[in-house]
Amino acid sequence: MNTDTYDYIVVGAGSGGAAAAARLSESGKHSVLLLEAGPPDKNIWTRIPLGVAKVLEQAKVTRSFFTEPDPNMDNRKIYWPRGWVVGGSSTVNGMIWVHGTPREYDLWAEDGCPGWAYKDLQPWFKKIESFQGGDDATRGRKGPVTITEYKPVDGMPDAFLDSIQQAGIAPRVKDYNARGFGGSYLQFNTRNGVRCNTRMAYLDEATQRPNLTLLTGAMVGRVVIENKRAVGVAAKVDGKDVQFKARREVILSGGAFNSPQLLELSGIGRRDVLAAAGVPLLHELQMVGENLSEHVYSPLMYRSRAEVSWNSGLGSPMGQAKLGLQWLTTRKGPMATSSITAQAFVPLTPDRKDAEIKLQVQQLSISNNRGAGKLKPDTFPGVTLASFQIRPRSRGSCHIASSNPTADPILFSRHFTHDDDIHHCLTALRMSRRIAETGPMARLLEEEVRPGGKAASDEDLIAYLRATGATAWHPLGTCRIGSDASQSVVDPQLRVHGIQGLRIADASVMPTIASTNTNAISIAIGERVADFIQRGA
Ligand SMILES: Cc1cc2nc3c(=O)[nH]c(=O)nc-3n(C[C@H](O)[C@H](O)[C@H](O)COP(=O)(O)OP(=O)(O)OC[C@H]3O[C@@H](n4cnc5c(N)ncnc54)[C@H](O)[C@@H]3O)c2cc1C
Repeated sequence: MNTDTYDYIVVGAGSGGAAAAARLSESGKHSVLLLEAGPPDKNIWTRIPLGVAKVLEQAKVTRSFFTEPDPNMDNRKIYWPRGWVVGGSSTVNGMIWVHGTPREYDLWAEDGCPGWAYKDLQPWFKKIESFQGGDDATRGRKGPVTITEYKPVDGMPDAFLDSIQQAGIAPRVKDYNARGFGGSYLQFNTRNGVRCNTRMAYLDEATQRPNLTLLTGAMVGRVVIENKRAVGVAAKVDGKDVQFKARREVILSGGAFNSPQLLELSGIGRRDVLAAAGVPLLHELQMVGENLSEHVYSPLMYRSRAEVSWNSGLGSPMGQAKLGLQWLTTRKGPMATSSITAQAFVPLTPDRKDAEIKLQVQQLSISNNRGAGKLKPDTFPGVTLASFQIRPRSRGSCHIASSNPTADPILFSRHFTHDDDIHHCLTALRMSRRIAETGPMARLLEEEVRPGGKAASDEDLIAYLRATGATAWHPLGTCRIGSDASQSVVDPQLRVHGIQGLRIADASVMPTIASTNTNAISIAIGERVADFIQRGA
């Protein structure tokens, strides 16, 4: 095999890219090069599920992006970290496993994305997971990503789910993934108490194949395009400039910020953006870097009874040692979770059939609400009731400002520019308060400490949302799928409009947020790109 020419080149070994490269190499017939800018996944804290806090603090395997000051968020720059390591964001995420609400995918199909309705996606969710709960009709048993349902160690998850039901907000169900509605214990992508990221699920096995080459520390700077066909990529590997050629196709899986960035650096995108950045225009595509969507995560924090808060265990060296020992010997307990233990997908009002809000309980309280820096639990026993509106309508953007591939793209969040969004977030905060005051939750919670009871009016709560609303870690949509090239970046088979041999397979292609956490659907997109290619679609 010629070392610098491959059949397929996949850029980015994250959720989408790892799945795509593994499946493209499965038959053994084609050579595949997987280029990852970050290091190998060897950090102990990425293995331990609760190590996610340490991972985010250390920034050894993440890249820290910040938005421009957002006028609707008190001019704050919102922190949007991404995984920068083999496994990508699946190596640093909260491991919450969710398929998404069927209605959202059906809307994708109705809005110019044929083949992306829930009936088209559900077989892929089944194919990628291995879960021993739920029903055969909706859940997979033999896929590469192992899913584990949380087993409560105290009364908090039951109190949370029962109070949601008693408050008349949504039912308690066996499996929230069955139809993206109702509440149940959290499902994590963990295997034997260890994070099951896409490195473990796909690449450990796939990289044993002689036809798959994974190069880490390989930062791709642009796609090489000749006569509107992608023929390879230009990268820096260990500080040296290298070009790799693709006989068949290049697949970009750099994630929601870096895939549009790579298109623009390669001369594909908006005329005005490329002119300002000094990049010659090869192919005009209006929607590159537009349509950026993100949930606004908003927490209420409570002083709670000591037995349901993990603050003291995680906040002291002695407590950490105890929990660490429990994890080492049993692979169970708080360390085998990301500290969120139950969640529910609920409608805005009880008469509605579709979920519009996600509610979750985290058995920790931290004053730094998902900002950069140290994440230290409060010194008192505390828990967090967090929420986000699952279908935000506001849109931001992600564009290059220069031709330098190592510079961050410029990110505009533009939260709450659509009026519905702040009102839905407000409704979610009020729901969390109702849950806190209902039945079993009321018996476990003592006092709301953030924002606290003084924040009573809608104006107070809206001010709190603007002052503290944070990332849900789900930015996406910047290379959206669509049949009309003036309204999208890739077609429903994930081919970049107007360029041969170039596809995108990551969170950037979603036309709207998949109504939930976004890892499962990002992996499904990676699986699907390989399937489209193999079927000649
Ligand atoms: C902190 C955090 C917590 C989260 N929690 C959850 C959760 O609990 N549940 C859930 O479902 N979702 C969660 N998410 C979201 C989910 O993990 C992501 O949506 C998903 O992983 C995105 O997949 P992707 O393929 O688009 O990108 P990524 O997985 O981010 O992969 C992109 C990869 O491309 C590489 N790359 C980028 N540019 C280049 C380049 N130029 N050259 C070479 N390589 C490049 C990056 O290093 C990275 O490895 C979380 C995300 C984060 C960051």
